[in-house]
Amino acid sequence: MTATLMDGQTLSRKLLDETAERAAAFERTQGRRPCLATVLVGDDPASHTYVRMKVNRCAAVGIESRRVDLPASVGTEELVGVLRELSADPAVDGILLQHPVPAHIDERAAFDAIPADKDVDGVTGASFAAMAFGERGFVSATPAGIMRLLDAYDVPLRGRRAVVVGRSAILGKPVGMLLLARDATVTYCHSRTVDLASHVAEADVVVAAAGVPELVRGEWIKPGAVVVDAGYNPGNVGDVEFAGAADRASLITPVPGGVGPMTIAALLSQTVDAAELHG
Ligand SMILES: Nc1nc2c(c(=O)[nH]1)N[C@@H](CN(C=O)c1ccc(C(=O)N[C@@H](CCC(=O)O)C(=O)O)cc1)CN2
Repeated sequence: MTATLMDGQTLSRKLLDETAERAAAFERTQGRRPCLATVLVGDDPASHTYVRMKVNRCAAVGIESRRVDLPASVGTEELVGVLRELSADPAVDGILLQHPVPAHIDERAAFDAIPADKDVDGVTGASFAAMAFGERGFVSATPAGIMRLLDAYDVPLRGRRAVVVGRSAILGKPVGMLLLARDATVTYCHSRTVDLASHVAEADVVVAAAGVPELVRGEWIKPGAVVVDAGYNPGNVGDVEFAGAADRASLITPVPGGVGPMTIAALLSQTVDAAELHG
């Protein structure tokens, strides 16, 4: 392996430490803790794990969490009602709706029931638009974590070719917009892309966010490229074939220990941002 690992575990600890200090300062001045409400629908074991991780990290940094678990049978209207109640509650600073929700629910309608000032996970259309226009707002948590990682490792972006593999609303699309805002030349690839290998081979920065285990083959990576693996597939397998890619890349994120921990750290940091706004 020739690549240097981009250590999201260590970097996330630093961000969590900073967040803990800010949460403590907030509590001293406001007499309450910042509060994150988590909303989880259904029984997906991975989603339960991620929400548990978020709730545990909240406790570790001094953020109160309010956990709402709903059965898979809940409908869009009922879910939107729960989100509206949390939105109206002045004790709640941030709201997280764990993705994915069961297929019968209109996930976009549910996300968009979260008001911009509580959208600490950056999933609403309003937050996306603010990000696209370079306005203030909360950024989708995984893309925010990825940008922090790239900056911590001084990855140059201006004029560089970035290939984003994946186009989901909370990951692929926003991370491409953030790279564009930093003057990278961005190409989005997806399931209908013809000859994915040739696109990846051109990239100075590859962000793999397709949700397909080891979709991006090591031999496609341009020597010296930076590889960010945002895949979170069962068994902690990323979207990049790690061993092959690490032999060609200059920098690469591991799975686990790369993007995942940064996602949660970014979410909690934005929760304290929201609390500071609310006072
Ligand atoms: N509303 C959201 N839903 C989802 C998001 C999101 O950002 N907002 N992202 C993913 C899942 N996710 C957080 O929700 C997430 C996935 C993985 C990790 C993580 O830290 N993984 C560890 C390994 C964990 C383990 O050992 O089991 C790692 O990569 O080191 C954090 C968050 C989908 N849904």
